[in-house]
Amino acid sequence: MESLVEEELQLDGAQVTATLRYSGALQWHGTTKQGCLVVQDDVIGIKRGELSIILYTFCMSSKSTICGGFTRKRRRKDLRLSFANDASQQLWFESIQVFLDEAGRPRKLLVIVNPFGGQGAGKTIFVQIVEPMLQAARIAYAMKETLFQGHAKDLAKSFDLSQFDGIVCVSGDGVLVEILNGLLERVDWKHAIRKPLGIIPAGTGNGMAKSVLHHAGEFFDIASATFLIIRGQKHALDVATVVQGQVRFHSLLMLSWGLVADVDFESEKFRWMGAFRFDVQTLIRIVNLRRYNGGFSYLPAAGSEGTGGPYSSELEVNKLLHSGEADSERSWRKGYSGPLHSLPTAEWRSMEGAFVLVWLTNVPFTSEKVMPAPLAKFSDGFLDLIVLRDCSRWKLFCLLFKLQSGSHVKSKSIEYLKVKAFRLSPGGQYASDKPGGYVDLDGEILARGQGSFGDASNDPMVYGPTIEVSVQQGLATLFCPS
Ligand SMILES: Nc1ncnc2c1ncn2[C@@H]1O[C@H](COP(=O)(O)OP(=O)(O)OP(=O)(O)O)[C@@H](O)[C@H]1O
Repeated sequence: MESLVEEELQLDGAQVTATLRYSGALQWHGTTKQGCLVVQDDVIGIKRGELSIILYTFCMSSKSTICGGFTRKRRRKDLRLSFANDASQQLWFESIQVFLDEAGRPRKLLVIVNPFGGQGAGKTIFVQIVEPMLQAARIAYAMKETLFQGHAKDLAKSFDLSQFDGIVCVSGDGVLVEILNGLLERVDWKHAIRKPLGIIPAGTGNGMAKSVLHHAGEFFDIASATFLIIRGQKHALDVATVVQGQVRFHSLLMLSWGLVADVDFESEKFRWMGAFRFDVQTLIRIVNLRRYNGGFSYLPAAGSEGTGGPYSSELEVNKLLHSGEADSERSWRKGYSGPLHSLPTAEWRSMEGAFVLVWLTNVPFTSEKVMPAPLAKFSDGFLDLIVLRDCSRWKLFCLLFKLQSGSHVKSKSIEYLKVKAFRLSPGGQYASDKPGGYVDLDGEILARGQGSFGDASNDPMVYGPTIEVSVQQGLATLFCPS
């Protein structure tokens, strides 16, 4: 590969021959030092000094672990390149800067920090890790802390689009989903939704951050998540729209009914335990295993047509087909109302309960250590559906252990398929007069059966009547390499 610049210079005080190639690769070798990096992929930023430049690098390195394996993780290191004269310094600085400018990196970001997310460390994470990296990258930012529930949505609804190249949240998944809904409720939603979204994990549920870092082949930590945003590469992301009557939400992560939703909400009483609350509640739920009556129908992706049974309209109460025609009936005042494609009824399939778990996800991970949908893709236009009808308590216990690697989908007890659209009609507990469970959307209660934990009167949807989910391919954009 041809070199753009090649010169004898000093790197951290050692004499080396350094070469910057047209590809953006920077190599150096001398008697005591040698190494290489790729400017666009490994450099946070560059600063001019006196007859020198400082490269703020963040390169991948491998470190062995006590178990005999190794972890690949980026580490920060500042490299000082010193030159014999101003002309050389100028040439090197400008050549490296061109590669950074050409990478499409953001210039100004709106950063939304939830100070109460997860363990309440959002602000500290921003000040100690995110802010210094943005400054090193010379990216301007406006930081806003969320002051109340729903504040992130208000900010996304009202900010000046022309002022920012993207929105970053330092939070859990809840704030990211609020931002999505805020953008899609704007009159100018078509422009607003094109703003790339970045997520820096600072919550209890960090499924999107984990999915992005996993996709990019990066270690799951705050600095790596920040660097993906600085690098500015973009990837399209499907958006699901969930509708019941006049109520609608847009979703990026998941909808669940049965075991996962039960654990999510019934573990609230153990919130003081942190993330451990989910493990404790899961054990309680396995011992007192529930199955739910009800059913769902779905429009399968190619390859998933042989699953389930023929379409059953009896399953669906208060059905509202999410098509252009139905949309006009709903007369949404403004904002995005959901995908406008009409969905061919003949191809729909259905399954009827009882079910232990029905789980619909848009991305592979729903939290840092849970990968329900190993084949989920950000912008394939489909949602991944995971169904567990019944199995022994011991088998369920083993299956839950496999959720970390995604290998549960190989079990004969699990049905795993891709769907274009989905309609859920949740019912009460099987073989019992006990009430129904919960429907969970991105970590929030959408609907709960009468008599279940908490007050159903404030839930946005009603448990029982059909809840529709459809997906718009690649509507949103993530800061994430393709
Ligand atoms: N200042 C605030 N006061 C109260 N709630 C807030 C505040 N800021 C944000 N929230 C709410 O906190 C919720 C969770 O936020 P986030 O996703 O960042 O954290 P999380 O730790 O993953 O959530 P959780 O612990 O509830 O699972 C969101 O619904 C958001 O509206």
